[in-house]
Amino acid sequence: SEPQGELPYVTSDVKEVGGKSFDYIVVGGGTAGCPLAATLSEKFSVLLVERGGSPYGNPLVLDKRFYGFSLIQTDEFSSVAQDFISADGVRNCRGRVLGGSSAINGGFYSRASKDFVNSVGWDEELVKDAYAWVESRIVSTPELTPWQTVVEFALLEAGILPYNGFSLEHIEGTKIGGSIFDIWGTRHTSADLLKAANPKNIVVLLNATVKSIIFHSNGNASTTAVHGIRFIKSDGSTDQTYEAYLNQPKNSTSSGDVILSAGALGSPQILLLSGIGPHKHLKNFNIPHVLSLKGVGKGMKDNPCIAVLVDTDPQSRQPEPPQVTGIAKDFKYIVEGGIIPTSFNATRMPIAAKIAFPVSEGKLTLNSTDPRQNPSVKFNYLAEEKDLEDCANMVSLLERVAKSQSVTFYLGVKHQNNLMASTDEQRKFCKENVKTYFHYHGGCTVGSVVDDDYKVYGVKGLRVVDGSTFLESPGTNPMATLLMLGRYQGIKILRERENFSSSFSTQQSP
Ligand SMILES: Cc1cc2nc3c(=O)[nH]c(=O)nc-3n(C[C@H](O)[C@H](O)[C@H](O)COP(=O)(O)OP(=O)(O)OC[C@H]3O[C@@H](n4cnc5c(N)ncnc54)[C@H](O)[C@@H]3O)c2cc1C
Repeated sequence: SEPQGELPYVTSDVKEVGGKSFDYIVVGGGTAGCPLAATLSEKFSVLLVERGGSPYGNPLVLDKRFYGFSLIQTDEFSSVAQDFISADGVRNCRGRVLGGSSAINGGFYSRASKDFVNSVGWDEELVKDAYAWVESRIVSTPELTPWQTVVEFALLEAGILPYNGFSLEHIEGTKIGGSIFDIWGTRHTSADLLKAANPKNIVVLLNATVKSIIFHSNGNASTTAVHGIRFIKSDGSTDQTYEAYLNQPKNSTSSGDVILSAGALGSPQILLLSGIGPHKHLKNFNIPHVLSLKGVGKGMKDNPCIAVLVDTDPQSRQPEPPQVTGIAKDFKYIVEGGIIPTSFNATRMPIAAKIAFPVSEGKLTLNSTDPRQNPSVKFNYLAEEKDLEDCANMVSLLERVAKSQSVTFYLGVKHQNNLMASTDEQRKFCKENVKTYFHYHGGCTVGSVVDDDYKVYGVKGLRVVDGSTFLESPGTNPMATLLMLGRYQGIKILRERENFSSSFSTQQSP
């Protein structure tokens, strides 16, 4: 690991930040937001605004022994995980703490494939450097637990081959992935990446929820330009708002941005609350319309997940995040197993699989003008025939893993051969049991809401960098690529500004 520095200045005092100006304002101190803010602070002044509190000192976040507990100890406004139930009726959640969903997730770390990187048009060398920057700071090689070794054998027994040992790459077969839990069981969230920031250039504001974006009122009607953000205290009144602004450099037309990194639910929600989105929908909430961008809230996808419990009854085991994965059938299915708490004294052992490339998609709309409330989201799980067919096939694979000799022998349960016989049975099972794998994405997708540089179409000084921009969930699991994306986009912006200022000074010189 690289030597770790200190965390930069962190405050929850909204008055300290209110009225101040910064070169960049990053909204959401989550998986992508922290590496992005840290990188931008190398050259520019940055305000990072996070609605939740600090992960430090919180065992539910940091201690692997309590993995999964944050998902069962939730409340409406302050818990580190915020529950939401999609309009499909599936329970889900998102991070609400510095570190974002990297503070509540399984910590499994695996990069995107080369094909994915090429298809989205990223610079391969910069992607490699950005992954390495993240990995040297927060990623460890796990020591397999006995149960994870059993899952590994079960995946092989079910034919998910070849065996690839430990690898951070997204490769077909069975492998051990990286982890943001270190060998002592301490989680390293994206917040740890703030230790790489230039402390003189960054302010981290916690417990402040961004309500909307402020636009220049005197701008030319054909360009909407961003002036700053409006925010509230997360435990305060929605009427008591504070503002922070973007610096307007005097001798340059190149200036910074407000960058939304509030996640797949948060970023489209903030755009809608700011008047960017479908006109009719905004009218229902009396939100003054700024720009018609139909894609906001569209393309919401969640990878359908089917989980099979392999233990016959609840037990009281130590919770375990997944450390091994099976990447099967031409990358179509991802299979993992863990031990999850269902209450403070009971655990279950699911083997879970997801469809990697679902075609069904849904949308996100506002529920309320209170930015702390969840927006309403529907994913339309398995609505398309292709997804249902893929799900039925996935159930066959899952059953082979769950009923493998490795699993049944380890758990001491009787070997069962009663696999679901008919496709109809499997399809029914899918419809009745579909869950989330927590890899939901979309809402501000590239090509529809943001361009290839992650700039919001039609608005000057506004970008989105997080999971809302994805058309598909990258790699085995998305966290690695979101951490990478924060660093990657930060470097791209620094380079863009460098090129701009050097071309500006060349033009200026006699
Ligand atoms: C339970 C669970 C388990 C998972 N397991 C894994 C895994 O093992 N491996 C893996 O690769 N992926 C996993 N994932 C998925 C992965 O964690 C997420 O896809 C990823 O972290 C999302 O990153 P993000 O930057 O898009 O959003 P987030 O990390 O969620 O960051 C968004 C941040 O914005 C803040 N925010 C939102 N709205 C506002 C606002 N209005 N004002 C201020 N701040 C705001 C939030 O509090 C949050 O901190 C899991 C996810 C969950 C929920």
